[in-house]
Amino acid sequence: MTKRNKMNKLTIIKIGGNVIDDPKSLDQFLTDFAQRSEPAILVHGGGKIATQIGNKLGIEAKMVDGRRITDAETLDLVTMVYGGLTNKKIVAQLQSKGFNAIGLTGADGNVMLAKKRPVKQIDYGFVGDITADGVNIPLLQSLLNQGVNPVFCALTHDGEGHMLNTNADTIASVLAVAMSREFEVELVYCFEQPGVLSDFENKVVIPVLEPKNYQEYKDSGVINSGMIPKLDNAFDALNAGVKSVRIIQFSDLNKAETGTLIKL
Ligand SMILES: Nc1ncnc2c1ncn2[C@@H]1O[C@H](COP(=O)(O)OP(=O)(O)O)[C@@H](O)[C@H]1O
Ligand SMILES: CC(=O)N[C@@H](CCC(=O)OP(=O)(O)O)C(=O)O
Repeated sequence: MTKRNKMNKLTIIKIGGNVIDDPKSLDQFLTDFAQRSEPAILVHGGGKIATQIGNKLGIEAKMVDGRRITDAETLDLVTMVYGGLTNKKIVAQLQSKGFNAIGLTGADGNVMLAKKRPVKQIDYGFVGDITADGVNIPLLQSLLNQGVNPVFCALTHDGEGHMLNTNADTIASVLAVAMSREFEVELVYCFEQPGVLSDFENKVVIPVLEPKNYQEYKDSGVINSGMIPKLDNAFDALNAGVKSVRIIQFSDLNKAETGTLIKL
């Protein structure tokens, strides 16, 4: 058993729903992930799959600012899809590649305690807000020390018997901040595009994104939709002590210098 200290490196990798929705892309990504030698925590989304399965069951998806309005029926749906189907399939595939992983919701081992989002202009329902103080760092350290790599889905809990739905980009960012207390953390967001793009049609990648040009790209509409909360999470992580944040294509996981480096 190796003891880790603050100088040890940890990578937190988030994989988005558009990739895990495609079995070939997911398999390619997990093969690359399983080949890494440094300790890592994987966080997966699955919003697209929850929407598709919800449609079959007559549960319509309602999104506001990239967040799912989660009523009781939708909470059951996402608990089944994220915590069951998606998480267990990913863990089983990693095991088949000789990579020991353990699937976790925030309730398992009290690993991520959240607060139900207060109702303001919008009632998001059973959506959980999280901070680094709600992360069970010793449990994660002990799993990593045993060579067991945690795989998080987009579920947290409130400590009072309820699961909560929490955006997977936010889970990755908050985990990265929490684990920065003990490790030198690199946060990597993997998705289906080659990076943050300045020209979507021609796939022109922005190699380095700083707050000033982020604001300009947002104002001009070049950066929009799901990329805005992702980048807000990325800047939040850097501001709270995470060593580096990159946004890359899922197939570039083990390649250096690809995608977009986020800088303060
Ligand atoms: N400038 C941009 N560069 C790349 N993607 C962008 C940009 N602006 C908006 N997007 C969109 O943001 C999406 C990523 O956000 P999201 O769907 O939430 O990702 P994920 O499923 O990985 O969490 C991309 O699929 C893309 O359609
Ligand atoms: C509260 C909230 O919006 N939760 C997200 C969690 C899944 C997710 O984040 O999936 P992607 O990373 O694939 O988008 C949702 O239910 O869509």
